[in-house]
Amino acid sequence: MQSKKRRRLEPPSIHPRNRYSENPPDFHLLASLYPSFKPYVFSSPRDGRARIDWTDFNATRELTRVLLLHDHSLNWWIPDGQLCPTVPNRSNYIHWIEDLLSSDVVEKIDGCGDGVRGFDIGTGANCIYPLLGASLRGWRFVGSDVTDVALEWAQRNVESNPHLSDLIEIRQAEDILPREETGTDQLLPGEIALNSEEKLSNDSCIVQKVGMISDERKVYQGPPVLVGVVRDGEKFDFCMCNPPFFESIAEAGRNPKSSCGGTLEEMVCPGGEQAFITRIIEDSVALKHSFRWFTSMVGRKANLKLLTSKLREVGVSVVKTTEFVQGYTCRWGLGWSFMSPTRKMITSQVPEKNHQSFMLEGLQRQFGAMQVLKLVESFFLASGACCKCNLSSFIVDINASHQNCDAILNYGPHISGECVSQCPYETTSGTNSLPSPLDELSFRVSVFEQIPGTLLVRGSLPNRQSRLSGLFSSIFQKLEETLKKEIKDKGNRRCGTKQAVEWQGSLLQDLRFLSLDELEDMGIKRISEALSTEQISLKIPWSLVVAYFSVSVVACMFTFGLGMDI
Ligand SMILES: C[S@@+](CC[C@H](N)C(=O)[O-])C[C@H]1O[C@@H](n2cnc3c(N)ncnc32)[C@H](O)[C@@H]1O
Repeated sequence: MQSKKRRRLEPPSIHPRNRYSENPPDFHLLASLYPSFKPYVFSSPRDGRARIDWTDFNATRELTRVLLLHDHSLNWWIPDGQLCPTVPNRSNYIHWIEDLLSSDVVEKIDGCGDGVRGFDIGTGANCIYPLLGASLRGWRFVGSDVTDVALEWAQRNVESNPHLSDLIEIRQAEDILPREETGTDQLLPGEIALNSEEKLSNDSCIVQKVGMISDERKVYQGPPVLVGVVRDGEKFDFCMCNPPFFESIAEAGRNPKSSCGGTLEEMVCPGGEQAFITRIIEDSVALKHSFRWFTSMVGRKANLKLLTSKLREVGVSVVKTTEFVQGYTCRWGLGWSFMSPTRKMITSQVPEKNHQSFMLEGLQRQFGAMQVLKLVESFFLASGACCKCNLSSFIVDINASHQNCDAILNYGPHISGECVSQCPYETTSGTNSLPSPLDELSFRVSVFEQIPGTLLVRGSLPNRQSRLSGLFSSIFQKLEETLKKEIKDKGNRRCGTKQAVEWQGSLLQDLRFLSLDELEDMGIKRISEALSTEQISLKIPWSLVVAYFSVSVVACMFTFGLGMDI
Protein backbone atom coordinates (compact mmCIF):
# COMPACT_ATOMS: atom_id res chain seq x y z
CA MET A 1 0.00 0.00 0.00
CA GLN A 2 2.65 2.38 1.11
CA SER A 3 4.80 1.83 -1.92
CA LYS A 4 1.90 2.50 -4.29
CA LYS A 5 1.14 5.70 -2.48
CA ARG A 6 4.77 6.69 -2.63
CA ARG A 7 4.97 5.91 -6.31
CA ARG A 8 2.07 8.27 -6.95
CA LEU A 9 3.70 11.02 -4.99
CA GLU A 10 7.12 10.67 -6.58
CA PRO A 11 6.82 10.92 -10.31
CA PRO A 12 9.39 8.99 -12.35
CA SER A 13 12.47 11.03 -12.99
CA ILE A 14 15.13 11.13 -15.64
CA HIS A 15 18.54 12.52 -14.73
CA PRO A 16 18.32 16.31 -15.03
CA ARG A 17 21.50 16.51 -17.10
CA ASN A 18 20.18 13.91 -19.51
CA ARG A 19 19.63 15.75 -22.78
CA TYR A 20 16.24 14.06 -23.12
CA SER A 21 14.97 15.16 -19.70
CA GLU A 22 13.33 18.30 -21.09
CA ASN A 23 13.17 17.34 -24.76
CA PRO A 24 12.21 13.77 -25.49
CA PRO A 25 13.18 12.52 -28.95
CA ASP A 26 11.06 14.11 -31.67
CA PHE A 27 10.13 11.25 -34.00
CA HIS A 28 8.59 13.56 -36.62
CA LEU A 29 11.78 15.54 -36.86
CA LEU A 30 13.99 12.46 -36.95
CA ALA A 31 11.79 10.89 -39.65
CA SER A 32 12.06 14.02 -41.77
CA LEU A 33 15.85 14.07 -41.41
CA TYR A 34 16.57 10.35 -41.75
CA PRO A 35 14.65 8.57 -44.53
CA SER A 36 15.67 5.14 -43.17
CA PHE A 37 13.78 5.93 -39.98
CA LYS A 38 10.66 7.25 -41.72
CA PRO A 39 8.99 3.87 -42.48
CA TYR A 40 8.88 3.10 -38.76
CA VAL A 41 7.10 6.28 -37.72
CA PHE A 42 3.33 6.67 -37.72
CA SER A 43 0.84 9.10 -36.21
CA SER A 44 -1.07 7.78 -33.25
CA PRO A 45 -4.82 7.65 -34.01
CA ARG A 46 -5.40 8.67 -30.37
CA ASP A 47 -3.54 11.97 -30.18
CA GLY A 48 -1.85 12.38 -33.55
CA ARG A 49 1.61 12.19 -31.99
CA ALA A 50 4.42 10.51 -33.89
CA ARG A 51 5.16 7.04 -32.55
CA ILE A 52 7.03 3.86 -33.40
CA ASP A 53 6.05 0.26 -32.79
CA TRP A 54 8.13 -0.65 -29.77
CA THR A 55 7.55 -4.34 -30.38
CA ASP A 56 9.38 -4.14 -33.71
CA PHE A 57 13.11 -4.78 -33.16
CA ASN A 58 14.01 -3.05 -36.45
CA ALA A 59 12.17 0.08 -35.36
CA THR A 60 13.87 0.27 -31.95
CA ARG A 61 17.29 -0.41 -33.50
CA GLU A 62 16.76 2.29 -36.13
CA LEU A 63 15.66 4.74 -33.45
CA THR A 64 18.82 4.05 -31.45
CA ARG A 65 20.92 4.43 -34.56
CA VAL A 66 19.44 7.81 -35.52
CA LEU A 67 19.51 9.13 -31.96
CA LEU A 68 23.19 8.22 -31.59
CA LEU A 69 23.90 9.83 -34.93
CA HIS A 70 21.76 12.92 -34.54
CA ASP A 71 22.44 13.76 -30.90
CA HIS A 72 25.89 12.25 -30.36
CA SER A 73 27.46 12.14 -33.82
CA LEU A 74 28.07 8.42 -33.38
CA ASN A 75 28.02 5.78 -36.11
CA TRP A 76 26.54 2.64 -34.72
CA TRP A 77 24.98 -0.69 -35.63
CA ILE A 78 24.26 -4.14 -34.16
CA PRO A 79 23.33 -7.43 -35.82
CA ASP A 80 19.76 -8.75 -35.62
CA GLY A 81 18.66 -9.92 -32.20
CA GLN A 82 21.50 -8.38 -30.17
CA LEU A 83 20.50 -6.27 -27.19
CA CYS A 84 19.43 -2.85 -28.44
CA PRO A 85 20.01 -0.09 -25.88
CA THR A 86 17.65 2.84 -25.39
CA VAL A 87 19.81 5.94 -25.50
CA PRO A 88 18.03 8.12 -22.88
CA ASN A 89 18.00 5.21 -20.46
CA ARG A 90 21.69 4.35 -20.83
CA SER A 91 22.65 8.04 -20.58
CA ASN A 92 21.18 8.15 -17.05
CA TYR A 93 23.83 5.70 -15.83
CA ILE A 94 26.63 7.77 -17.37
CA HIS A 95 25.33 10.91 -15.65
CA TRP A 96 25.09 9.12 -12.32
CA ILE A 97 28.71 7.98 -12.59
CA GLU A 98 29.59 11.54 -13.33
CA ASP A 99 27.84 12.57 -10.09
CA LEU A 100 29.79 9.96 -8.14
CA LEU A 101 33.10 11.10 -9.57
CA SER A 102 32.43 14.74 -8.82
CA SER A 103 30.96 14.11 -5.38
CA ASP A 104 34.25 14.02 -3.47
CA VAL A 105 32.86 11.40 -1.07
CA VAL A 106 35.94 9.27 -1.48
CA GLU A 107 39.51 10.17 -2.23
CA LYS A 108 40.68 10.47 -5.79
CA ILE A 109 42.77 7.64 -7.17
CA ASP A 110 46.29 8.12 -8.48
CA GLY A 111 47.63 6.39 -11.52
CA CYS A 112 44.68 6.66 -13.94
CA GLY A 113 46.65 9.03 -16.10
CA ASP A 114 44.96 11.98 -17.74
CA GLY A 115 41.22 12.31 -17.44
CA VAL A 116 38.73 9.73 -16.31
CA ARG A 117 39.15 6.03 -17.03
CA GLY A 118 36.32 3.50 -16.74
CA PHE A 119 35.81 -0.22 -17.13
CA ASP A 120 32.55 -1.45 -18.69
CA ILE A 121 31.91 -5.06 -17.67
CA GLY A 122 29.95 -6.75 -20.47
CA THR A 123 29.98 -3.97 -23.01
CA GLY A 124 27.92 -5.99 -25.49
CA ALA A 125 27.87 -5.74 -29.26
CA ASN A 126 26.32 -2.31 -28.80
CA CYS A 127 29.27 -0.97 -26.74
CA ILE A 128 26.87 1.71 -25.62
CA TYR A 129 28.49 2.88 -22.38
CA PRO A 130 32.00 3.40 -23.75
CA LEU A 131 30.56 5.18 -26.78
CA LEU A 132 28.35 7.47 -24.68
CA GLY A 133 30.97 8.06 -21.97
CA ALA A 134 33.65 8.88 -24.53
CA SER A 135 31.44 11.13 -26.64
CA LEU A 136 29.62 12.90 -23.79
CA ARG A 137 32.53 13.26 -21.40
CA GLY A 138 35.73 12.28 -23.17
CA TRP A 139 36.28 9.37 -20.78
CA ARG A 140 38.62 6.50 -21.64
CA PHE A 141 37.26 2.99 -21.39
CA VAL A 142 38.08 -0.67 -21.35
CA GLY A 143 34.97 -2.57 -22.45
CA SER A 144 35.03 -6.30 -21.72
CA ASP A 145 32.88 -9.11 -23.01
CA VAL A 146 32.91 -12.83 -23.54
CA THR A 147 31.02 -13.65 -26.72
CA ASP A 148 32.59 -13.52 -30.16
CA VAL A 149 29.73 -11.53 -31.58
CA ALA A 150 29.88 -8.92 -28.79
CA LEU A 151 33.65 -8.56 -29.09
CA GLU A 152 33.53 -8.30 -32.87
CA TRP A 153 30.69 -5.76 -33.03
CA ALA A 154 31.89 -3.68 -30.11
CA GLN A 155 35.22 -3.37 -31.94
CA ARG A 156 33.42 -2.44 -35.16
CA ASN A 157 31.39 0.20 -33.38
CA VAL A 158 34.56 1.69 -31.94
CA GLU A 159 36.30 1.71 -35.30
CA SER A 160 33.28 3.33 -36.97
CA ASN A 161 33.98 6.35 -34.79
CA PRO A 162 37.63 7.16 -35.43
CA HIS A 163 37.45 10.31 -33.29
CA LEU A 164 36.88 8.07 -30.25
CA SER A 165 38.80 4.96 -31.14
CA ASP A 166 41.88 5.97 -29.14
CA LEU A 167 39.72 6.23 -26.06
CA ILE A 168 38.15 2.77 -26.10
CA GLU A 169 39.79 -0.64 -25.78
CA ILE A 170 37.70 -3.78 -26.24
CA ARG A 171 39.01 -6.65 -24.14
CA GLN A 172 38.04 -10.29 -23.94
CA ALA A 173 37.26 -11.59 -20.47
CA GLU A 174 39.12 -14.84 -20.84
CA ASP A 175 39.26 -17.83 -18.61
CA ILE A 176 42.26 -17.61 -16.39
CA LEU A 177 43.06 -21.30 -16.61
CA PRO A 178 43.56 -22.88 -19.98
CA ARG A 179 40.96 -25.57 -20.74
CA GLU A 180 43.31 -28.56 -20.13
CA GLU A 181 44.14 -27.48 -16.60
CA THR A 182 40.54 -27.47 -15.45
CA GLY A 183 39.90 -31.15 -16.08
CA THR A 184 37.38 -32.51 -18.55
CA ASP A 185 34.45 -33.52 -16.41
CA GLN A 186 34.40 -30.23 -14.63
CA LEU A 187 32.05 -27.48 -15.76
CA LEU A 188 34.24 -24.92 -17.42
CA PRO A 189 33.90 -21.32 -16.49
CA GLY A 190 31.97 -19.68 -19.29
CA GLU A 191 30.79 -22.89 -20.84
CA ILE A 192 27.20 -21.96 -20.49
CA ALA A 193 27.55 -18.41 -21.59
CA LEU A 194 29.85 -19.13 -24.47
CA ASN A 195 29.53 -22.44 -26.08
CA SER A 196 26.17 -23.80 -26.79
CA GLU A 197 22.96 -22.26 -28.04
CA GLU A 198 21.39 -25.63 -27.40
CA LYS A 199 22.26 -25.68 -23.76
CA LEU A 200 20.91 -22.22 -23.38
CA SER A 201 17.74 -22.95 -25.23
CA ASN A 202 16.70 -25.38 -22.55
CA ASP A 203 15.84 -23.74 -19.32
CA SER A 204 16.08 -26.83 -17.13
CA CYS A 205 19.33 -27.74 -18.80
CA ILE A 206 20.97 -24.64 -17.41
CA VAL A 207 20.04 -25.48 -13.89
CA GLN A 208 21.07 -29.12 -14.19
CA LYS A 209 24.31 -28.42 -15.93
CA VAL A 210 25.33 -25.71 -13.56
CA GLY A 211 24.31 -27.90 -10.71
CA MET A 212 26.38 -25.83 -8.31
CA ILE A 213 23.86 -23.11 -7.75
CA SER A 214 22.20 -23.59 -4.44
CA ASP A 215 18.90 -21.86 -3.98
CA GLU A 216 20.04 -19.92 -0.94
CA ARG A 217 23.35 -18.73 -2.26
CA LYS A 218 23.56 -18.11 -5.96
CA VAL A 219 27.09 -18.65 -7.12
CA TYR A 220 28.46 -17.30 -10.35
CA GLN A 221 30.33 -19.94 -12.33
CA GLY A 222 31.12 -18.07 -15.53
CA PRO A 223 34.21 -16.50 -17.04
CA PRO A 224 36.28 -14.01 -15.07
CA VAL A 225 34.64 -10.67 -14.43
CA LEU A 226 37.28 -8.28 -13.07
CA VAL A 227 39.98 -10.38 -11.44
CA GLY A 228 41.97 -11.85 -14.29
CA VAL A 229 40.71 -9.24 -16.75
CA VAL A 230 42.09 -6.15 -15.07
CA ARG A 231 45.83 -6.16 -15.63
CA ASP A 232 48.49 -5.78 -12.99
CA GLY A 233 48.98 -2.18 -12.02
CA GLU A 234 45.96 -0.89 -13.94
CA LYS A 235 43.89 1.82 -12.24
CA PHE A 236 40.38 2.95 -13.02
CA ASP A 237 38.13 5.69 -11.72
CA PHE A 238 35.12 3.43 -11.95
CA CYS A 239 33.65 0.26 -13.30
CA MET A 240 30.11 -0.09 -14.54
CA CYS A 241 27.96 -3.00 -15.55
CA ASN A 242 24.58 -3.80 -16.99
CA PRO A 243 24.67 -7.45 -15.94
CA PRO A 244 22.85 -10.40 -17.43
CA PHE A 245 19.79 -10.01 -15.22
CA PHE A 246 18.12 -13.35 -15.49
CA GLU A 247 18.73 -16.82 -14.20
CA SER A 248 16.78 -18.69 -16.78
CA ILE A 249 15.18 -18.25 -20.14
CA ALA A 250 11.75 -18.48 -18.62
CA GLU A 251 12.57 -15.68 -16.22
CA ALA A 252 13.99 -13.52 -19.00
CA GLY A 253 10.71 -13.88 -20.89
CA ARG A 254 10.00 -11.10 -23.27
CA ASN A 255 8.57 -7.71 -22.52
CA PRO A 256 5.40 -7.60 -24.60
CA LYS A 257 5.51 -3.80 -24.66
CA SER A 258 8.89 -3.55 -26.38
CA SER A 259 11.40 -5.49 -28.38
CA CYS A 260 14.93 -4.54 -27.53
CA GLY A 261 16.34 -7.86 -28.62
CA GLY A 262 18.86 -9.49 -26.36
CA THR A 263 20.37 -12.93 -26.94
CA LEU A 264 20.45 -15.56 -24.24
CA GLU A 265 24.12 -14.91 -23.63
CA GLU A 266 23.33 -11.26 -23.02
CA MET A 267 20.32 -11.73 -20.79
CA VAL A 268 20.92 -14.93 -18.84
CA CYS A 269 23.64 -16.10 -16.52
CA PRO A 270 23.61 -18.91 -13.99
CA GLY A 271 22.49 -17.37 -10.71
CA GLY A 272 21.21 -14.26 -12.48
CA GLU A 273 22.22 -10.75 -11.54
CA GLN A 274 22.52 -11.65 -7.88
CA ALA A 275 25.32 -14.12 -8.62
CA PHE A 276 26.96 -11.90 -11.22
CA ILE A 277 27.05 -8.79 -9.03
CA THR A 278 28.15 -10.86 -6.05
CA ARG A 279 31.15 -11.85 -8.18
CA ILE A 280 31.83 -8.19 -8.91
CA ILE A 281 31.70 -7.53 -5.17
CA GLU A 282 34.11 -10.39 -4.45
CA ASP A 283 36.45 -9.18 -7.17
CA SER A 284 36.21 -5.64 -5.84
CA VAL A 285 37.69 -6.81 -2.53
CA ALA A 286 40.73 -8.12 -4.38
CA LEU A 287 40.95 -5.00 -6.54
CA LYS A 288 39.97 -2.44 -3.91
CA HIS A 289 42.95 -0.21 -4.69
CA SER A 290 42.53 -0.40 -8.45
CA PHE A 291 39.14 1.34 -8.67
CA ARG A 292 37.79 4.45 -7.03
CA TRP A 293 34.18 3.41 -7.55
CA PHE A 294 32.66 0.04 -8.35
CA THR A 295 29.14 0.23 -9.73
CA SER A 296 26.51 -1.98 -11.24
CA MET A 297 22.98 -1.71 -12.46
CA VAL A 298 20.54 -3.84 -10.46
CA GLY A 299 17.25 -5.02 -11.93
CA ARG A 300 15.42 -6.06 -8.79
CA LYS A 301 14.90 -4.11 -5.65
CA ALA A 302 15.12 -7.25 -3.49
CA ASN A 303 18.59 -7.88 -4.90
CA LEU A 304 19.58 -4.32 -4.16
CA LYS A 305 18.95 -4.92 -0.45
CA LEU A 306 20.74 -8.22 -0.45
CA LEU A 307 23.75 -6.89 -2.31
CA THR A 308 23.94 -3.85 -0.06
CA SER A 309 24.24 -6.11 2.95
CA LYS A 310 26.95 -8.14 1.20
CA LEU A 311 28.83 -4.88 0.72
CA ARG A 312 28.63 -4.22 4.43
CA GLU A 313 30.06 -7.65 5.11
CA VAL A 314 33.11 -7.01 2.94
CA GLY A 315 33.78 -3.70 4.65
CA VAL A 316 33.33 -1.09 1.95
CA SER A 317 33.78 2.51 3.03
CA VAL A 318 30.76 3.89 1.22
CA VAL A 319 27.68 2.68 -0.64
CA LYS A 320 25.55 4.77 -2.98
CA THR A 321 22.31 3.83 -4.64
CA THR A 322 20.08 5.51 -7.13
CA GLU A 323 16.97 4.81 -9.13
CA PHE A 324 16.96 4.90 -12.92
CA VAL A 325 13.42 5.45 -14.09
CA GLN A 326 12.74 5.67 -17.77
CA GLY A 327 9.34 5.03 -19.25
CA TYR A 328 8.16 1.67 -17.96
CA THR A 329 11.59 0.58 -16.84
CA CYS A 330 12.88 1.00 -13.33
CA ARG A 331 16.37 -0.11 -12.41
CA TRP A 332 18.71 0.74 -9.59
CA GLY A 333 22.29 1.84 -9.55
CA LEU A 334 24.55 0.43 -6.84
CA GLY A 335 27.94 1.99 -6.23
CA TRP A 336 30.60 1.32 -3.61
CA SER A 337 34.14 2.16 -2.77
CA PHE A 338 36.93 1.07 -0.49
CA MET A 339 38.75 4.38 -0.73
CA SER A 340 38.94 6.45 2.45
CA PRO A 341 35.87 8.63 2.76
CA THR A 342 36.69 12.32 2.83
CA ARG A 343 34.09 12.49 5.64
CA LYS A 344 32.43 15.37 3.91
CA MET A 345 28.69 15.47 4.05
CA ILE A 346 27.83 16.16 0.50
CA THR A 347 24.89 17.57 -1.33
CA SER A 348 23.66 16.01 -4.48
CA GLN A 349 25.35 18.06 -7.18
CA VAL A 350 22.30 17.89 -9.29
CA PRO A 351 19.39 20.26 -9.02
CA GLU A 352 16.43 18.02 -9.69
CA LYS A 353 13.08 19.28 -10.76
CA ASN A 354 10.71 17.51 -8.44
CA HIS A 355 13.23 15.81 -6.21
CA GLN A 356 15.99 17.11 -4.05
CA SER A 357 18.25 14.99 -1.98
CA PHE A 358 21.37 15.11 0.09
CA MET A 359 23.43 12.62 2.00
CA LEU A 360 24.42 12.72 5.62
CA GLU A 361 27.52 10.62 5.95
CA GLY A 362 29.87 9.61 8.70
CA LEU A 363 27.08 9.98 11.25
CA GLN A 364 27.53 8.91 14.81
CA ARG A 365 25.22 6.38 16.30
CA GLN A 366 22.86 8.84 17.94
CA PHE A 367 21.79 10.08 14.50
CA GLY A 368 19.72 7.24 13.14
CA ALA A 369 16.98 7.71 10.55
CA MET A 370 14.43 8.23 13.31
CA GLN A 371 16.37 11.01 15.00
CA VAL A 372 17.02 12.77 11.71
CA LEU A 373 13.35 12.49 10.80
CA LYS A 374 12.49 14.18 14.09
CA LEU A 375 15.00 16.93 13.37
CA VAL A 376 13.37 17.45 9.98
CA GLU A 377 9.96 17.71 11.58
CA SER A 378 11.18 20.16 14.22
CA PHE A 379 12.81 22.27 11.53
CA PHE A 380 9.54 22.79 9.69
CA LEU A 381 7.37 23.04 12.79
CA ALA A 382 9.60 25.85 14.01
CA SER A 383 8.59 27.94 11.00
CA GLY A 384 4.92 27.31 11.71
CA ALA A 385 4.45 24.89 8.84
CA CYS A 386 2.06 21.99 9.18
CA CYS A 387 3.77 18.62 9.46
CA LYS A 388 2.48 15.09 9.45
CA CYS A 389 5.14 12.69 10.51
CA ASN A 390 4.93 8.97 9.82
CA LEU A 391 7.62 7.37 11.92
CA SER A 392 7.11 3.89 10.60
CA SER A 393 7.66 4.94 6.98
CA PHE A 394 10.29 7.59 7.84
CA ILE A 395 8.31 10.28 6.08
CA VAL A 396 7.22 13.80 6.99
CA ASP A 397 4.57 15.50 4.83
CA ILE A 398 4.79 19.26 4.99
CA ASN A 399 2.33 21.99 4.06
CA ALA A 400 3.87 25.44 4.18
CA SER A 401 2.18 28.77 3.58
CA HIS A 402 3.91 31.76 2.07
CA GLN A 403 4.55 33.05 5.59
CA ASN A 404 6.10 29.74 6.67
CA CYS A 405 8.38 29.68 3.62
CA ASP A 406 9.36 33.24 4.36
CA ALA A 407 10.20 32.30 7.94
CA ILE A 408 12.38 29.40 6.76
CA LEU A 409 14.25 31.36 4.14
CA ASN A 410 14.62 34.74 5.79
CA TYR A 411 14.81 34.04 9.46
CA GLY A 412 16.12 30.49 9.37
CA PRO A 413 14.20 28.52 11.98
CA HIS A 414 16.29 26.70 14.51
CA ILE A 415 15.62 23.07 15.06
CA SER A 416 15.33 23.60 18.77
CA GLY A 417 13.25 26.77 18.32
CA GLU A 418 9.72 27.36 19.48
CA CYS A 419 7.09 25.49 17.58
CA VAL A 420 4.53 27.99 16.30
CA SER A 421 2.27 25.80 14.28
CA GLN A 422 -0.09 27.76 12.12
CA CYS A 423 -1.50 24.70 10.47
CA PRO A 424 -5.00 25.60 9.37
CA TYR A 425 -6.07 21.97 9.47
CA GLU A 426 -5.46 21.82 13.18
CA THR A 427 -7.65 24.77 14.22
CA THR A 428 -10.79 23.90 16.08
CA SER A 429 -12.41 27.33 15.93
CA GLY A 430 -13.59 26.73 12.40
CA THR A 431 -12.78 30.33 11.50
CA ASN A 432 -9.71 29.49 9.45
CA SER A 433 -10.53 28.84 5.85
CA LEU A 434 -8.35 26.37 3.97
CA PRO A 435 -5.83 28.14 1.77
CA SER A 436 -5.92 27.46 -1.93
CA PRO A 437 -3.46 24.68 -2.92
CA LEU A 438 -1.91 27.25 -5.21
CA ASP A 439 -0.81 29.28 -2.19
CA GLU A 440 0.63 26.35 -0.35
CA LEU A 441 3.80 24.40 -0.79
CA SER A 442 3.15 20.72 -0.14
CA PHE A 443 6.04 18.34 -0.23
CA ARG A 444 7.38 15.22 1.39
CA VAL A 445 10.68 14.55 3.09
CA SER A 446 11.82 10.93 3.43
CA VAL A 447 14.83 9.63 5.29
CA PHE A 448 16.51 6.43 4.11
CA GLU A 449 19.32 4.60 5.84
CA GLN A 450 21.79 3.49 3.19
CA ILE A 451 24.35 1.88 5.44
CA PRO A 452 24.91 2.53 9.14
CA GLY A 453 26.15 6.08 9.46
CA THR A 454 24.88 7.14 6.05
CA LEU A 455 21.44 8.59 5.52
CA LEU A 456 19.79 9.91 2.40
CA VAL A 457 17.35 12.76 2.95
CA ARG A 458 15.05 13.12 -0.01
CA GLY A 459 12.45 15.76 -0.71
CA SER A 460 9.77 15.35 -3.33
CA LEU A 461 7.33 17.84 -4.69
CA PRO A 462 4.43 15.93 -6.17
CA ASN A 463 3.09 18.81 -8.19
CA ARG A 464 4.60 22.05 -9.25
CA GLN A 465 1.36 23.90 -9.71
CA SER A 466 1.65 25.84 -6.47
CA ARG A 467 2.77 29.43 -6.84
CA LEU A 468 5.36 28.63 -4.18
CA SER A 469 6.93 25.63 -5.90
CA GLY A 470 9.89 27.74 -7.04
CA LEU A 471 10.90 27.98 -3.38
CA PHE A 472 11.19 24.23 -2.93
CA SER A 473 14.86 23.90 -3.75
CA SER A 474 15.91 26.87 -1.57
CA ILE A 475 13.89 25.51 1.32
CA PHE A 476 15.43 22.10 0.90
CA GLN A 477 18.87 23.65 0.80
CA LYS A 478 18.10 25.48 4.01
CA LEU A 479 17.03 22.19 5.58
CA GLU A 480 20.30 20.61 4.49
CA GLU A 481 22.41 23.44 5.93
CA THR A 482 20.52 23.45 9.20
CA LEU A 483 20.60 19.69 9.66
CA LYS A 484 24.30 19.48 8.94
CA LYS A 485 25.05 22.28 11.33
CA GLU A 486 22.92 20.74 14.05
CA ILE A 487 24.48 17.32 13.57
CA LYS A 488 27.97 18.79 13.53
CA ASP A 489 27.36 20.78 16.71
CA LYS A 490 25.90 17.81 18.53
CA GLY A 491 28.68 15.61 17.15
CA ASN A 492 31.34 17.99 18.45
CA ARG A 493 29.79 17.95 21.88
CA ARG A 494 29.82 14.15 21.81
CA CYS A 495 33.34 14.19 20.53
CA GLY A 496 34.53 15.87 23.73
CA THR A 497 32.99 13.00 25.65
CA LYS A 498 34.52 10.42 23.35
CA GLN A 499 37.97 11.86 23.81
CA ALA A 500 37.48 11.73 27.55
CA VAL A 501 36.52 8.08 27.35
CA GLU A 502 39.50 7.31 25.13
CA TRP A 503 41.76 9.09 27.55
CA GLN A 504 40.26 7.04 30.36
CA GLY A 505 40.95 3.91 28.35
CA SER A 506 44.66 4.64 28.21
CA LEU A 507 44.67 5.59 31.84
CA LEU A 508 43.12 2.24 32.69
CA GLN A 509 45.80 0.44 30.75
CA ASP A 510 48.30 1.97 33.14
CA LEU A 511 46.16 1.33 36.21
CA ARG A 512 45.92 -2.36 35.42
CA PHE A 513 49.55 -2.71 36.44
CA LEU A 514 49.06 -1.09 39.84
CA SER A 515 48.50 -3.10 42.98
CA LEU A 516 45.27 -2.81 44.97
CA ASP A 517 47.13 -0.89 47.66
CA GLU A 518 48.40 1.55 45.13
CA LEU A 519 44.90 2.02 43.74
CA GLU A 520 43.58 2.69 47.22
CA ASP A 521 46.35 5.19 47.79
CA MET A 522 45.05 6.99 44.73
CA GLY A 523 41.63 7.18 46.36
CA ILE A 524 39.98 4.77 43.93
CA LYS A 525 38.20 2.88 46.64
CA ARG A 526 35.12 1.37 45.14
CA ILE A 527 36.82 -0.53 42.38
CA SER A 528 39.64 -1.74 44.55
CA GLU A 529 37.08 -3.07 47.03
CA ALA A 530 35.31 -4.86 44.23
CA LEU A 531 38.52 -6.35 42.97
CA SER A 532 39.40 -7.66 46.39
CA THR A 533 36.18 -9.66 46.77
CA GLU A 534 36.75 -13.15 45.58
CA GLN A 535 33.21 -13.43 44.22
CA ILE A 536 33.74 -10.66 41.75
CA SER A 537 37.20 -11.65 40.72
CA LEU A 538 36.00 -15.14 39.95
CA LYS A 539 32.74 -14.48 38.18
CA ILE A 540 33.15 -11.18 36.45
CA PRO A 541 35.53 -10.98 33.48
CA TRP A 542 38.30 -8.43 33.66
CA SER A 543 36.87 -6.49 30.68
CA LEU A 544 33.62 -5.91 32.60
CA VAL A 545 35.48 -4.68 35.60
CA VAL A 546 37.44 -2.33 33.40
CA ALA A 547 34.23 -1.04 31.82
CA TYR A 548 32.68 -0.48 35.25
CA PHE A 549 35.81 1.22 36.44
CA SER A 550 35.89 3.42 33.37
CA VAL A 551 32.34 4.60 33.91
CA SER A 552 33.05 5.36 37.56
CA VAL A 553 36.15 7.37 36.72
CA VAL A 554 34.39 9.34 33.98
CA ALA A 555 31.46 9.98 36.32
CA CYS A 556 33.95 11.20 38.92
CA MET A 557 35.47 13.59 36.46
CA PHE A 558 32.12 15.10 35.63
CA THR A 559 31.27 15.35 39.30
CA PHE A 560 34.43 17.35 39.84
CA GLY A 561 33.79 19.48 36.79
CA LEU A 562 36.75 18.56 34.65
CA GLY A 563 35.22 20.42 31.77
CA MET A 564 33.71 17.57 29.80
CA ASP A 565 30.46 18.25 28.08
CA ILE A 566 28.02 15.36 27.74
C1 LIG B 1 22.81 -7.25 -20.46
S1 LIG B 1 24.18 -7.32 -21.56
C2 LIG B 1 24.72 -5.62 -21.48
C3 LIG B 1 25.20 -5.10 -22.79
C4 LIG B 1 25.43 -3.59 -22.80
N1 LIG B 1 26.39 -3.20 -21.79
C5 LIG B 1 24.13 -2.85 -22.59
O1 LIG B 1 23.98 -2.20 -21.55
O2 LIG B 1 23.27 -2.90 -23.44
C6 LIG B 1 25.35 -8.21 -20.60
C7 LIG B 1 26.66 -8.47 -21.34
O3 LIG B 1 27.56 -9.09 -20.42
C8 LIG B 1 28.33 -10.02 -21.16
N2 LIG B 1 28.99 -10.92 -20.18
C9 LIG B 1 28.52 -12.01 -19.55
N3 LIG B 1 29.45 -12.50 -18.73
C10 LIG B 1 30.53 -11.70 -18.81
C11 LIG B 1 31.81 -11.66 -18.18
N4 LIG B 1 32.19 -12.56 -17.30
N5 LIG B 1 32.65 -10.65 -18.51
C12 LIG B 1 32.31 -9.72 -19.40
N6 LIG B 1 31.11 -9.71 -20.02
C13 LIG B 1 30.24 -10.68 -19.73
C14 LIG B 1 27.33 -10.64 -22.09
O4 LIG B 1 27.96 -11.28 -23.17
C15 LIG B 1 26.54 -9.40 -22.50
O5 LIG B 1 27.09 -8.81 -23.64
